[in-house]
Amino acid sequence: MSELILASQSPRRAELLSTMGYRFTVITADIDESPLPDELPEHLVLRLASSKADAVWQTSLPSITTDTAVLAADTIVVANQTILGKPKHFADFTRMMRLLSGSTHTVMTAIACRNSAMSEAQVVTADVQFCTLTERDIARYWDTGEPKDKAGGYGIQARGGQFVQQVHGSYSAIVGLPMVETKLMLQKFGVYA
Ligand SMILES: Cc1cn([C@H]2C[C@H](O)[C@@H](COP(=O)(O)OP(=O)(O)OP(=O)(O)O)O2)c(=O)[nH]c1=O
Repeated sequence: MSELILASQSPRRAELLSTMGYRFTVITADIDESPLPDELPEHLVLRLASSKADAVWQTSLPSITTDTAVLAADTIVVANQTILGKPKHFADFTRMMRLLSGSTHTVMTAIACRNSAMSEAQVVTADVQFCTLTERDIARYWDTGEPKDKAGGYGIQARGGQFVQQVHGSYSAIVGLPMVETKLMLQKFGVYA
């Protein structure tokens, strides 16, 4: 059975992977997450997840065993063809919430895995319908501190859940790591819970 490294600083990803029963070590990847000019959302999210897996693979090389696998992921929110990452400040967050309010957006999470022999990446999506938000809802939510480290500025698994009317697709992909697809991908790399 192969060893697993999770290339992520996200506490949600570590929690989901632990919940699934995997044992792993965490090594954080620090990469530039800015989109390329005119980059399509699906391309961006796949590229970022793969870059995180590659970066940690490279930095871990000296200590890595031949059957080690590195898993990484990236999550973005796409509203009206606009890609939303993490809000940089309150004005940025307000812009995001106004885009999401009263409409349906898509959350895309890419997972990427690599070992010494191969690499693979895949996108998993979910459509999320938001209720209409008031300016007060937006301001109060920002004050909780929750939006800052989350794509699209909300966490469905926490207070942000109160804005979500409906979900079509993978719930765990919204939280940051699609469980079904992650299990299947890790199997291909010889990693089992
Ligand atoms: C939409 C949404 C996103 N998120 C989180 C998942 C991700 O942690 C984060 C998106 O940022 P990412 O850049 O994908 O990940 P990260 O910086 O947190 O961690 P790393 O790059 O080291 O793996 O948003 C939620 O927790 N709940 C939600 O409902």
